[in-house]
Amino acid sequence: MQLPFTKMHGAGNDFVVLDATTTPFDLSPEQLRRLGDRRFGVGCDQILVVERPAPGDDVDFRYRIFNNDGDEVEHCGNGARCFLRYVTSRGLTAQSVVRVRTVNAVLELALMPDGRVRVDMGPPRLVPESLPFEAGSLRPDPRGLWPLQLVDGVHVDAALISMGNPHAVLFVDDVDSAPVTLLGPQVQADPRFPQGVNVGFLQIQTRARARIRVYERGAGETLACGTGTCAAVVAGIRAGLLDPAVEVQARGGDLRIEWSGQATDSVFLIGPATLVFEGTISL
Ligand SMILES: N[C@@H](CCC[C@H](N)C(=O)O)C(=O)O
Repeated sequence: MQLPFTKMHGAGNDFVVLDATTTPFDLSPEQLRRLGDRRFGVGCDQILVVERPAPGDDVDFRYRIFNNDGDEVEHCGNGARCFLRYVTSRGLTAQSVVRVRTVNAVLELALMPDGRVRVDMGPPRLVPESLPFEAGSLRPDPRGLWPLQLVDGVHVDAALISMGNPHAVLFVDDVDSAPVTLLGPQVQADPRFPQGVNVGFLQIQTRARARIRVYERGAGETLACGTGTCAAVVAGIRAGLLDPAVEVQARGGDLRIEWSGQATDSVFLIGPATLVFEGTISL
């Protein structure tokens, strides 16, 4: 089959976007893996699918996300910004604010006057069951960090936060020297995360500036992770280390996160969304 696609990125987190508003989406996990493969396919961190909403659903679009390992996941923040850029630039909507349904939430996406996109990610979920994380008798310390005992006697303290998808956040002194590709898979291998986990490494520079790297579930280290950056800033604010608006430098670009600190308030993710090229692949 011949499949038209659009390549996009948000702060270097890259996507293959598929328009399923006219033709129903019907790719197997194997075809998705091929599409995501950087040598045998187009190559991307995630595949995003644009669909019309179900009849009677009070949203503008349905937004589906697949990691490049072929698994469907709940959320992708950088992808959400690209989703809005895609539907507006392709003329699928004339609105500058759209509401989209993911598998477990509704997100509001808004074009900003400076060209960036602002995503209302909804409130963070702060209880371990929301990831899920099987806490057993484990308890967090006063900063909200959970003591995790990993393989080979390695111990880390991590904030556990769901942004609709699961995140473990580690505070580090320097992201450049942090053992991201070693510790990321070790935290992910902890069986207390039955649905896996994204692992973020946050370096706090001032109360309003931070740097981040994220080892993503189903994709490995990416150049930026929107939900991971939201979770990390939520962790920093809860630990009393960050103010409610934070500029975060990821390896692929800058993101801004805003959160009041109130558990029921939404987290806002602001950043770029870029069209790179379009093409057709035979699958
Ligand atoms: N890159 C994303 C998150 C994509 C999904 C994640 N890997 C997961 O498995 O939950 C973002 O920008 O949020």
